[in-house]
Amino acid sequence: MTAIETSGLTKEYGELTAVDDLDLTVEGGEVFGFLGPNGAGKSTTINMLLDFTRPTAGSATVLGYDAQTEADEISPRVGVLPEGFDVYPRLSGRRHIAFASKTKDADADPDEILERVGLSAEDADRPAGDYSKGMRQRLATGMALVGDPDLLVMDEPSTGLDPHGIREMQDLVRSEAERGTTVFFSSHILEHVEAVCDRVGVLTEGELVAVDTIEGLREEIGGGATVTITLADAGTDARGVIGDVPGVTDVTASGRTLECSVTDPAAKAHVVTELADAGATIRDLRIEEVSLESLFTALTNGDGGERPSEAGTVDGTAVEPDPEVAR
Ligand SMILES: Nc1ncnc2c1ncn2[C@@H]1O[C@H](COP(=O)(O)OP(=O)(O)OP(=O)(O)O)[C@@H](O)[C@H]1O
Repeated sequence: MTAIETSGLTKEYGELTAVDDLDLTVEGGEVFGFLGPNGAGKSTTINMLLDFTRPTAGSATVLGYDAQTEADEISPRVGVLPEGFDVYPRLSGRRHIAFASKTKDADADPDEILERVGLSAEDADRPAGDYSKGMRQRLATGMALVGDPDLLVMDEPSTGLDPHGIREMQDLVRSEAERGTTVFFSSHILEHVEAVCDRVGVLTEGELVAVDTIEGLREEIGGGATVTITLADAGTDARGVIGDVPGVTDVTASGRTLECSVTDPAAKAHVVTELADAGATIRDLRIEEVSLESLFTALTNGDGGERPSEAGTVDGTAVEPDPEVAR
């Protein structure tokens, strides 16, 4: 079943188009990374999917229900980890889960859920104000999991976590996905998304610029690798030998060192065999894949900056905050 489907989904705030004609499909059971720099429109999209704000144009379905007219069917089936959620410092972990369970009218077993998110019985009794940032995020995820949602929406779940906390969050996402939950994971940090997601959609300035697997995206932008080869001697006409290998776009030679850019993964082995056939002896070989960071920069035109906030202006025009959303 399709978990999320949007068609021409658009949200305008005055002159600013926060989400622009978004067509997106997330299949049931997949972990989908929703990636984009700050201000790209990720939270606005999530707000429209959850009917926290209404689109200016277009439509969306979540778990087969219309996001606007059937929101009451959607909310019990979706768990949300909102961006910037913080705990109630004096309430224990267990009380948080019990509270979420009451709010959702679910019959959750707090201890089972806390164990699922990696919080011990001892942690469960402690005030959440004493938790580390990572533990708070796990508790918030536990609250989102109350009622066994079919879809888990996580808005920037790794913000503020240290590398250990990030790994824990990724493990948690993986284990929920193994249980069959669809996960919609929004982030502005490519690495966090790449480690857990089956596919990613890249949003920039409200527009979806790519949807693919990370590998697929790499290939799409011609993201290859740089192969650096050190030869035993400088005698071989290496440029002549490998310059015409399909997938090799550039070769530079400096003494015994050759550097070639390849766009096709098969070209790497081809370069080595061509050199060997020409009688060259290879002393060393280094392959540097195109970095994911440069991939992201290429897709978002290097736009890591934020667009004007609700209090700001766009091209000199005041942008009115949306009264529907308490931000
Ligand atoms: N209620 C609002 N009123 C006016 N403008 C808004 C409102 N909500 C969002 N915007 C603007 O819409 C654009 C998209 O914002 P959004 O919060 O959806 O981006 P985001 O990708 O979630 O960013 P971040 O990663 O920083 O959370 C931004 O320019 C933002 O300032």
